[in-house]
Amino acid sequence: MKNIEFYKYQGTGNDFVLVDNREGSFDGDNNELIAALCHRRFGIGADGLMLLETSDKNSFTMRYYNSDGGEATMCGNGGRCIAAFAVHRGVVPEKVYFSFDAVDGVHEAFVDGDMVSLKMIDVAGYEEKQDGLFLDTGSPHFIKFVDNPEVVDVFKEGSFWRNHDVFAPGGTNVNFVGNPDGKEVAMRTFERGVEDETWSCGTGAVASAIATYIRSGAGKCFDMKVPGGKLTVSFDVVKSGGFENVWLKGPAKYVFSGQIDAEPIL
Ligand SMILES: N[C@@H](CCC[C@H](N)C(=O)O)C(=O)O
Repeated sequence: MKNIEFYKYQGTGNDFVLVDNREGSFDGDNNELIAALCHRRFGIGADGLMLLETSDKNSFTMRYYNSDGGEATMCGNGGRCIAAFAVHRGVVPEKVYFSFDAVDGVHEAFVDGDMVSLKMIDVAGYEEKQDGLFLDTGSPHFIKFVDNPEVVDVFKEGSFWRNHDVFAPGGTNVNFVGNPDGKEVAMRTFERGVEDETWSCGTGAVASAIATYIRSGAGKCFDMKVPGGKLTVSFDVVKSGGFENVWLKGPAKYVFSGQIDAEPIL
């Protein structure tokens, strides 16, 4: 693989390598290469990699890979970053709602400068598990409520729950969520496929906001304070017990670009 342009983006500190693959020159089945490109010492370094590909019905298709190289379920921050990337590449216009395909269905997005709003899939409901809540917001998330997320050993506790039998065989992402302070909720996430704490997780922020509503009954719009910044999550509650019109909003920024000339090897 030679002369592949890549672009680095981050959304509240969740960072990604992006490749415009509308011509199909990047081999999306080369999981070893993707893991090597995401490696923070042998590669570019990122929590994940995304390919922007063509779509028959919508503006483009998002293919998402975790930093372990595996093609994964939905990434909310990745969805916001690829929406910004699509505007910067001239695939879609700024300040206009557009739709794109992702692994969990069609997403609507709106880009206004560095701020990107992304409509997430409807959330059918939730399960009470292990003294916490389990929700699927495009990716699976286990929510543990704690007094203060800042003092949690996220690597140790997160890997314990991520690999717990109760979430087998797929495993889960794990979020440590504090009590709401007005409209603001602090949270930290251990991500499956990165196998470490990340500085932000979009689908995790959505799951944590909905779980906070379920537990406290407070509000349907929350500012989620993550190590890399702030995300806003809003939603409607439907009679069936589910959640619709779910929006995730926050900054998504271009960092740098370069060219992949050699294949890094792990
Ligand atoms: N960082 C993401 C979540 C990416 C998927 C996750 N690691 C999984 O495999 O479930 C986000 O912003 O939502």
